[in-house]
Amino acid sequence: MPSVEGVSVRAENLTKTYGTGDAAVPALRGVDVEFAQGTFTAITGPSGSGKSTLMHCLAGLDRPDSGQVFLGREEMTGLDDRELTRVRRDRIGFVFQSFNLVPTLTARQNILLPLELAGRRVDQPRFDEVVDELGIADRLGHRPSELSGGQQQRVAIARALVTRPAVLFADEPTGALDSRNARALLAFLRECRELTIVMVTHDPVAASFADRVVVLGDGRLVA
Ligand SMILES: Nc1ncnc2c1ncn2[C@@H]1O[C@H](COP(=O)(O)OP(=O)(O)OP(=O)(O)O)[C@@H](O)[C@H]1O
Repeated sequence: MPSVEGVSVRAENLTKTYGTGDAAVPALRGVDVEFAQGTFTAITGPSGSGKSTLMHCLAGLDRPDSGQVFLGREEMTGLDDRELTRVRRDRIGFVFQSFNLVPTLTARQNILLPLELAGRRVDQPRFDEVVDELGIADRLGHRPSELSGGQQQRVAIARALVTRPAVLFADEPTGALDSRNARALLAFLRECRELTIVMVTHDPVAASFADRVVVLGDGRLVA
């Protein structure tokens, strides 16, 4: 399947079932979806509709039972575990509801951790740019417990962006934030014009910040 110009992530006929026999739960029942480069998409739908499963399959955190996922020209579903780890590390950023910061490290150390683990050099201008834009330049010496929820999530976003990923996947990134911090974060994501962002949310207000809303129902795209 050739890649399509301007498309960052594309999925063809994804299926995924958890469990077997009587206990089988079909989470994805044939999903086709694509995300154009530089767009901000929200994936919404009721609880259990398959949002997290879809995001995990798109991001290479989980494998579909059938179907294909492309990141640019690369078919993720054709990669072995080692290659998939490399693609995730080099080209994909993740943000989760629960921040997932290391409590014993400072904000600066948390942001630089993925580069350190990958043995990559720190791009200092990029680091400065990201922490400036996120307004956390004066919080870099603090540990997560000394930061507000909004600041912790901005550190998590800085960590995801410092590697210049092709795509940012965000799973309920505002779920643990109050409405003011949530809006500030969503406004920031909306301004990241060069980045492809795929955000799972059940919050219609969060979804309204995206360029496009994809609605899942019972493992299928319904809108
Ligand atoms: N590890 C698992 N084992 C068994 N069933 C699972 C597993 N993960 C998800 N499921 C089931 O697959 C279906 C889709 O789950 P998924 O988490 O993708 O939905 P979701 O739309 O993200 O839900 P929520 O909004 O509640 O997080 C659900 O019926 C869920 O119970």
